[in-house]
Amino acid sequence: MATAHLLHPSSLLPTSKSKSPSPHHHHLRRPHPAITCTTTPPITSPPLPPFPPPLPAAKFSAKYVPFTSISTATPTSESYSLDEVIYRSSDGGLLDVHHDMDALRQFDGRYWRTLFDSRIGTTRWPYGSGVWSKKEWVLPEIDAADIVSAFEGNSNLFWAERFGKKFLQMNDLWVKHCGISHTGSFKDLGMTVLVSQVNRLRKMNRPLVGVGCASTGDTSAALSAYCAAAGIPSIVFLPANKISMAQLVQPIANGAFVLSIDTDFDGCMRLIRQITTELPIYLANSLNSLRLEGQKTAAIEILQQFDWEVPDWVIVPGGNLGNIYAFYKGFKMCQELGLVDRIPRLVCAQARNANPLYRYYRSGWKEFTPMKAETTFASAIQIGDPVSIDRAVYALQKSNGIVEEATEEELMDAMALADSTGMFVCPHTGVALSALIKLRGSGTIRPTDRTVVVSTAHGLKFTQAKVDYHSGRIPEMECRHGNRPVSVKAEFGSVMDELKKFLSEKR
Ligand SMILES: Cc1ncc(COP(=O)(O)O)c(C=O)c1O
Ligand SMILES: N[C@@H](CCOP(=O)(O)O)C(=O)O
Repeated sequence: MATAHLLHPSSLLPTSKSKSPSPHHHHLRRPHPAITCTTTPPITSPPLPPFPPPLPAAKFSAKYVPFTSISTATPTSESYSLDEVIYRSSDGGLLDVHHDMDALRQFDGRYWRTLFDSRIGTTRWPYGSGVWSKKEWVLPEIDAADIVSAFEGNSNLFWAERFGKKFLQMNDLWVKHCGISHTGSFKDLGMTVLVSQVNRLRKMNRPLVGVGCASTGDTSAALSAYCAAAGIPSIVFLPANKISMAQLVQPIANGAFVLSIDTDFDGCMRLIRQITTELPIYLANSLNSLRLEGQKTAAIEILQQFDWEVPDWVIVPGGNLGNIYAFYKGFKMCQELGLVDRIPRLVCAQARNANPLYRYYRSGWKEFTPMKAETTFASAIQIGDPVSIDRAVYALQKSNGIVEEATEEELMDAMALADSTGMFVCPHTGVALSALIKLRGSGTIRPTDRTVVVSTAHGLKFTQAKVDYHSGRIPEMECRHGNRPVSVKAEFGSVMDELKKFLSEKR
């Protein structure tokens, strides 16, 4: 087993660091201070004091512990090696990956910030990945050679200038485009970790014949791509006729064994949980806490993109509810290890047609009742019995968080408005944007609050929803921001007439 080894980053220290970034600095992927330092005249930028060298004995490790030992801060002797195939604690509860924080604390926050910053843009395996650039905090003990990565992460933090100013009187609104990635969703962040660990286990001759998941379309796409890259069989359970065509074709093209099952996502989830206890198929859903170790790096990345300044709010669409906890965990680790001094308030946004967390929140966290999720345009979060409900509640309580919901019309309108300002977001991001619109409306989020909306999938996976909206074909929906194409005869006069009409309306 390889000992995680830190490279000393002092040689890469920036000679200056912008401390008060205007939003413009973040609009496009800007050159990082660690890169720009070579062109900064030394005369204007006094060098920072040298770093202490890394402790020679630094060895980082992580293990599974019962999630309740984290959420109730109860010490436990129950723990498992990450090399075990296990998804549940002895009492049937969730597990969590627990890092040796004392080992990580041997280095201060400034050390970690500089180390992570120094890896941006590198081609050095595997640190060019936004996930593996934080390897010591993710899977510290895996050999670089076992990692299966598409250099995921490092996604754009987009300054939503026009959307913010035009519709919300906000100047500090950002969209973290986690969906602009290898398979078009944030699932890549978790899947690189999970499939890398499976790759390692198979090299250790563990009898794993493949990796399986239930999916609303994004987990299956990520799983099949990463497995195909590693030559590992993948098996995906999909609810028949409930995912988009673009999502369906992804595992098919990547050679997964695709089962289209006549049930909903929750039904598929129940089945894959049963199957993975019977057959040596490794479970790839976020019930498996390894996934969240990769997903949490998106939170660290947001801080990094703001030069380690903490935003006020982060809004995340929620379905199976692993991701909201992953964001919390990423922010919390940064606080605990001294990279930042606070964490943002989290908002989890659900579609009204699949809103078990919202109902639970509205009951004052008194009663959780799983529901049968109804059809929603935000089809990837059509989930009524989320496996990570306890994780989500914990994340929200610990971050002074809020849960919001969006109707079909609200989410589709919000998506269309965002698109009209140059984005091309998915309906789930529409749910998160609707939550933002409501929280701005109620004054909970103030005009000057720095707010990040997490965009979870690429809009191109959901073109049918957009086509239906813009052609005004959705029953009982006004589609008030629809933009219908105009059919016109192929002759000069007709084209001129249409253009004149259009231009006079513009005036
Ligand atoms: C595009 C998209 N957005 C949001 C979510 C919600 O994430 P989570 O299940 O971790 O709550 C999912 C999957 O569930 C998804 O595929
Ligand atoms: N939206 C997900 C649903 C399953 O979530 P997971 O994070 O538990 O895998 C999907 O795309 O399948």
